[in-house]
Amino acid sequence: MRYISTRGQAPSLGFTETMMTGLARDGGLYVPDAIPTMTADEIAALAGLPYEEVAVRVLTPFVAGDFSDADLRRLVAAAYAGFDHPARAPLKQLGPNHFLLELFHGPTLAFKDFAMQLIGQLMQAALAASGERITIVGATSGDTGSAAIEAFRGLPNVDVFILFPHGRVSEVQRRQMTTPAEDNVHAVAVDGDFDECQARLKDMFNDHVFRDEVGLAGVNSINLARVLAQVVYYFTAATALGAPHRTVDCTVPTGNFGDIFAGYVAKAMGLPVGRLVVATNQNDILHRTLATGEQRKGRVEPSISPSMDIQVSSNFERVLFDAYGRDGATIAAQMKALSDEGGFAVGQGAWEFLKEHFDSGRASEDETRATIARTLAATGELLCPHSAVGVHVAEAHLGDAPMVTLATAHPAKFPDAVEQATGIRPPLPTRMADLYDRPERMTRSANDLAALQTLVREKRRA
Ligand SMILES: Cc1ncc(COP(=O)(O)O)c(C=O)c1O
Ligand SMILES: N[C@@H](CCOP(=O)(O)O)C(=O)O
Repeated sequence: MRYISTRGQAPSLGFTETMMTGLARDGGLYVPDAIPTMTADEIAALAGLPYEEVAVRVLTPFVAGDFSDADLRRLVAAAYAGFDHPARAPLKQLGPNHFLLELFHGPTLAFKDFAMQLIGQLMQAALAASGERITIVGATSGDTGSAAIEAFRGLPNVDVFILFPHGRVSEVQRRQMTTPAEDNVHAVAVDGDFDECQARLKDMFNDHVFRDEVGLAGVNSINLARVLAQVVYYFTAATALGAPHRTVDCTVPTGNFGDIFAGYVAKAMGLPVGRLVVATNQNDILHRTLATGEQRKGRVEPSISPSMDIQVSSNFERVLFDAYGRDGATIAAQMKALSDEGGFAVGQGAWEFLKEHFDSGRASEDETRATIARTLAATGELLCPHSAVGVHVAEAHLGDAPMVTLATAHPAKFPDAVEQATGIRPPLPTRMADLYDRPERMTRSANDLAALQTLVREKRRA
């Protein structure tokens, strides 16, 4: 299996190189040169298997040649051993044809743990083999950062810097990033929004001198391995509901388009996914793009679902690449227009392609709060605001096929919003009960590439 860049000008790489490289050297994102497929029989055989076994079977074609079956099994087992739920990703029924896929039973209470715990294992194995050390820089709107810190804290050959938008993540999210005491962990509060944090991260990757000097590595969804690990739970959910003999629809609360892109990969692998529904909060650039065929950036408006306060949706580039028949030059031009002119028109053929696979909707702040309250009353399920955006949009898209809505975070990560909607302040799990008492440690930085690069150079352990 080879991986190629969406902008067509970077070398093709194997799996481990792709994982350790992060952003392609032409500024693009790596994708598989061809998505492997599974037969209906192979998919049917997944039903009822433990999550770890499904992960091994779904991921093997992507990693084969780089990780032996025995190694992959060992690393997958280690990745999910710390999850609180035996099913890892349990399904709950919300209505006659509507199911919630709970993805918040990992160590940091968000879906990010599914991929981050696994790439933590895979990257450590790769580093042990190569003897290298790396500097991870990540950008977060709240959840990627804590998941990355949890996966890499205390490692002697890895330094971790997480850029988060100052004042724009929940207090629990911030404390998850600022309270780990290990000296390889650095939480950096940037004066800017998530888009600016992600842009500075990409700037660092595009500065090849800096990138090589510090051994820069990425654990955002820039890193394709992150997204591939997220493909697995689409298979566990769909086969539990009757796939491959039955089609399922999926609604995904969306910001950076990584989680829904994983659903698109699952579908391309042969999983019978009907509609993939993009659910956005008031930062609805993806909903507008799908509705109008034009992508135009607006201002990032803070919301009660802060992890989705994103206007520059990195992984959209990956699906556009397919929508344009894998024409890297066109993608490079579109991404330049997004950056220089604030937007671009999607060509008619590409727009048709997108509409063939994706539906979309948005939830206002009031609709999100109302959905949290209504779902609690009707089902007893307490949703986080991101999951509530998903449920609101899914309810408008229910059809004949079972609908799976992804519940992406635990309500206790957003206690203020949940309490405002329901009067209930969800408690943190006991293992995190002292989070508010732990001392915090963070560095404040301007939204400035040079300042951030200096900080990384000075604080990383050479
Ligand atoms: C809780 C939560 N829900 C939804 C999303 C959106 O996911 P994606 O950025 O993969 O679209 C995020 C951020 O990634 C998140 O942290
Ligand atoms: N919502 C994310 C934003 C970063 O997304 P990623 O999937 O590219 O890591 C977050 O919580 O940080």
